Amino acid sequence: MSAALLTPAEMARADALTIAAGTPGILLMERAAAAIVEAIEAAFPDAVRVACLAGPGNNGGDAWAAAAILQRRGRAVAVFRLQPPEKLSGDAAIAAQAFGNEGAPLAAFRPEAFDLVVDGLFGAGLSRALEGEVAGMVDRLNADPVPVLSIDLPSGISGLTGERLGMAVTATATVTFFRAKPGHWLEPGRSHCGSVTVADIGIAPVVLDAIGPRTFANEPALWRDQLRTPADAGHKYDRGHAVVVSGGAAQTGAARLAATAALRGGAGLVTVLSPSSAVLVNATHLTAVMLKRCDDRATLTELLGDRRLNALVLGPGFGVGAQARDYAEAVLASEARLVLDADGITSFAEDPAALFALAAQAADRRTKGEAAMVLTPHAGEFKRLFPDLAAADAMAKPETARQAAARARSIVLLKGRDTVIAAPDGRAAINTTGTPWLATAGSGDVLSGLVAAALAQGAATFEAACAAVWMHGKAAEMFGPGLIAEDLPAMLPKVFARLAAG
Ligand SMILES: NC(=O)C1=CN([C@@H]2O[C@H](COP(=O)(O)OP(=O)(O)OC[C@H]3O[C@@H](n4cnc5c(N)ncnc54)[C@H](OP(=O)(O)O)[C@@H]3O)[C@@H](O)[C@H]2O)[C@H](O)CC1
Ligand SMILES: [K+]
Repeated sequence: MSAALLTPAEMARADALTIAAGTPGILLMERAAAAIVEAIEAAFPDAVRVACLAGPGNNGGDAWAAAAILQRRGRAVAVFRLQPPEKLSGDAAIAAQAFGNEGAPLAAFRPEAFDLVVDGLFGAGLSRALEGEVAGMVDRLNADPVPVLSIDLPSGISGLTGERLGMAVTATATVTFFRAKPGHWLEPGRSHCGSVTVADIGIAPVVLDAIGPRTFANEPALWRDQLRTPADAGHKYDRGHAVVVSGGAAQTGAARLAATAALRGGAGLVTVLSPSSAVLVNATHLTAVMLKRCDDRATLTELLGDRRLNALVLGPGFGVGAQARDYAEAVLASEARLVLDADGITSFAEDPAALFALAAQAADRRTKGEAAMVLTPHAGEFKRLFPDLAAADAMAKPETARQAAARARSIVLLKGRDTVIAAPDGRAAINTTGTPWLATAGSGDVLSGLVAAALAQGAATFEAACAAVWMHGKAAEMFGPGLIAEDLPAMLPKVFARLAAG
């Protein structure tokens, strides 16, 4: 479960369970400090003058403890603290006593006088926006080019939501302990962390059994075993048959982007279902992707009677209206799993509950009640189906997606700079790949195709969505700047090679 993310409250539980099992808290702090110093030795070997900023709690305690080690190793260390050591308590007080001098008030700190700043102001205990002298100091620190290493979290970033509380330190690197937190992967926290190191400080993974984390970093460990390569599968039918429904003659590109992605993503076969008005248009562009005429629900239902057609994308370029609702109902009444995107989502804006009821019926027919549908909304589409959840902006994004998934009895793939995938059973994964270049026309169509590819191969619905999101982002990373949607499917072979390399 190395991909598990712990909320600050869950992390405090991990601490408490470890301390209760016999590890003194001060030992955890000393190990945290040792990990901080190790990261400094590795990333900032030439930093001679080091400022350690110490807050009022144990985040500060980590900073005092790290300062003591750095000093013993010959670096010129100065501690600037929010409170004098005598005001500290617990492990932080012990760490401050061990430093040797009482440091200086934070107000005396001048970033320009140092080669490196260690940010130990606030971590998991941040409970409100930075204000007063601390806010002013963070402003000055961010305006100075001096590199910053943040302890646990950049001060000002919520470990739970990744939000900036007022303002936050922008770090060059962050060292956290035992497991990363959602705030390390959710924006804007992710952009404030710099490179994140997760240090082992002797907390036994067995504590996770008692904590039962439900939030994960979306890494291949979560789903790699659910993808099938030709080596595993005997012949193309073993990797399923994905179907994409095309829009009319002037809106066929989105479906073809999804279809090409589904084929590149590993579906054994892919078919575009096209209205008569667009058959010629589609026919001129398709080669390995097959083409069938489909003008009405009866035809769709008949085609899906062939259970080899086991995954279907509906929405990209399809058009908003009754036919989209009809088709969604037909797919959810079949054995195929549905990827509902774009116009398919918007078509249910007037009556989301109708869609959720269809999805629930489909899930009830599946083994273990597994979700039969993946919804792939961006924030705007999400708001159309879940207006109340979209309005609850204090809620962490994983929680928002989780509640939507439970309500829709579907996997909710909530797209954004930090895409979150959530399942009705409460699992949520925060994506770890991608570039800003993905914000380009057609990128979502490709993603829907990749989800269908994983579904076609038989992956469980949650894992299929996670795999698709990870590969979509990795393809963009590997392509680099200048990306357009058409470039993405062609990058999949390199993504598969990366996955095979482990
Ligand atoms: N296993 C581990 O992860 C370990 C983590 N360690 C470190 O401990 C911190 C968490 O320490 P904690 O004391 O719980 O909290 P902080 O140090 O982050 O915050 C200290 C107090 O600051 C006050 N506070 C919160 N927000 C603000 C603000 N905006 N302005 C001013 N003061 C603020 C708050 O106290 P209040 O009573 O004022 O609410 C906090 O309690 C963790 O991040 C790790 O770095 C262990 O040292 C090693 C093991
Ligand atoms: K910090």
